[in-house]
Amino acid sequence: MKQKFWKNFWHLFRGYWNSEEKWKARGLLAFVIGLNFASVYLLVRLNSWYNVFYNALQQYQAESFWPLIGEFTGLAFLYIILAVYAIYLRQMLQIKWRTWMTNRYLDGWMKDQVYYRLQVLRSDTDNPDQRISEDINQFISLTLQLLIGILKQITTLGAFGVVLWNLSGAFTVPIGGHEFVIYGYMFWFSLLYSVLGTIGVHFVGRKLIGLNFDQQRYEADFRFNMMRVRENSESIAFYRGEQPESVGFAERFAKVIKNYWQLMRRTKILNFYVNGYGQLAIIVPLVMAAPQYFAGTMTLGGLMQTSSAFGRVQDALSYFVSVYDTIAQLAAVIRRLSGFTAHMEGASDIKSEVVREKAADDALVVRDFDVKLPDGRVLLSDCNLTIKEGERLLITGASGCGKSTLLRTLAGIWPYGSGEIEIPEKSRILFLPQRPYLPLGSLRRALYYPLSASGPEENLKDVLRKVGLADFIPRLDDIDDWSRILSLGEQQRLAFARVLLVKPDWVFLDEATSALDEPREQEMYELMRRELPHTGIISVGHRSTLFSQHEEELHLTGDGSWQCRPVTV
Ligand SMILES: Nc1ncnc2c1ncn2[C@@H]1O[C@H](COP(=O)(O)OP(=O)(O)OP(=O)(O)O)[C@@H](O)[C@H]1O
Repeated sequence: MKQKFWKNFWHLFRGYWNSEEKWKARGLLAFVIGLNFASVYLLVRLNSWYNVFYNALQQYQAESFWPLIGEFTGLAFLYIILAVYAIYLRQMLQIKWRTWMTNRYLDGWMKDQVYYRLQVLRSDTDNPDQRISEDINQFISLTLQLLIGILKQITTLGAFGVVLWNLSGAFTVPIGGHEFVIYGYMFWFSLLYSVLGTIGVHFVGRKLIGLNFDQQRYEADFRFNMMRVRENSESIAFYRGEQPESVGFAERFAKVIKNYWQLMRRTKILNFYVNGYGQLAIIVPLVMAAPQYFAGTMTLGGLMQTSSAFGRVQDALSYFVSVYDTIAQLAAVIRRLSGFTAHMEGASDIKSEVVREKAADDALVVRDFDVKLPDGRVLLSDCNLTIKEGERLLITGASGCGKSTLLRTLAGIWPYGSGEIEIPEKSRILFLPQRPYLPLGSLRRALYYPLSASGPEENLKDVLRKVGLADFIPRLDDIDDWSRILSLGEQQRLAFARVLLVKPDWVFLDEATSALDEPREQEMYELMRRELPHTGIISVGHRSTLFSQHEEELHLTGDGSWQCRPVTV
């Protein structure tokens, strides 16, 4: 388990530090660590200042007062600058690393249509959006926080440990007639105090990790429940499903609150402990050093310096308790990101056995074509077809026989297939699904999608009139969620407008007219035939009226066999 944690951590970590930006990144990290070391050095200087200052006070050296205050101000000023820039530059490193890693993940997600494969082919991948936007950010910020924090605390521990050791001198303990001398006893004592404190915090606080984890889970469940209602608002409204939905909300929210109460109670106990421990840490070194002070072997300055150094050592050791929770968070993030990375790599590695070649003449030729499901089930076997320029083919068959999957394989997005497709060079292909995709933004952008540039205005208006969307001409530049505003039939007509604008060489239509009435459907097909006589059309549909719009029919049986015949209406 631990080995896996480190392996996964290393896998996620190493990319950026070995990338083309590695020298800048390593340099910046070294500088940030250097700033942290310098701030520890300043703390040590401030700590010895205590010694000198209190000794001067004890000896009523008025002439030393202002120079010492001046020295403190100078050191404190430097410390402030270092502390601010140590954080600022760490954040700079964080944002650079995040930019690099996010771009990598976005590229990987888009490459080989992984975004599609993850959703269609692997049902066990959850929210890529959250992985890319939140988890990467958390991974980086927690890693830097831990890496720099741990190094700083180790340095603090070393530096102040030495200070304490030097200050405490030897302590003689008489046991049974013998005298034992303990060197650096304050150091050992602070170590013991911190170790006991750490064990105590672990004991009191460990339940918080589980409770925090549960809290996040319950909050996510509650949020997810509301999101489902937002996404399915229309269906729920038709069903009048408010009552069961409200019960669902109440149940999930009750869990959030119940767990939060437990969290509050545990935190209260922990806060008693942490505050008590902190306050005790002020008194304990004074009590421990008092015998030496009253014996005259330690000055007031020494006493104050000891007390401050004890606090630093104790803080540094206790840091490892406070990072307990951070490490648990990091472990969870690493688990999620590694799972996502593995799924992305897996999806990208599935290689299609379909060979795509440039056709000698203007026809789309399919040879020895097989279409399968991920479990190996054959939907279509050994299919051979030739669709000439401007020809129209209708794919028919019972529901679930594999019509859409065949279209996906021909379009090159379904990888479980084999065979050969010859397609004329530079052919433009457009795919019209049942529910067309409308990107966020203006209607104009939606119409030209996936092209980024728009064409002549008059042509656009003319096309909109032809597909019966003239009413939307004044709203072409309105920015809105058009998939919510337009009815499904209007969206399907918009997709036909897109065909007329993009002028593809081949169009694949997957029940692209299902929401249109039959006369409108005929109109759309005739429009395509008139405007784009050289465009090959391959449709999937159940309506009998579609036959008159196609010359050939490819009938699938679902067990692999098929039949291609001319349409006779
Ligand atoms: N991602 C997937 N993983 C596993 N099986 C799938 C996947 N997608 C589709 N299938 C299965 O493949 C078969 C063919 O599906 P397809 O959508 O191609 O059928 P269809 O003929 O277009 O159906 P319909 O006419 O109902 O739209 C179905 O049995 C379906 O359950």
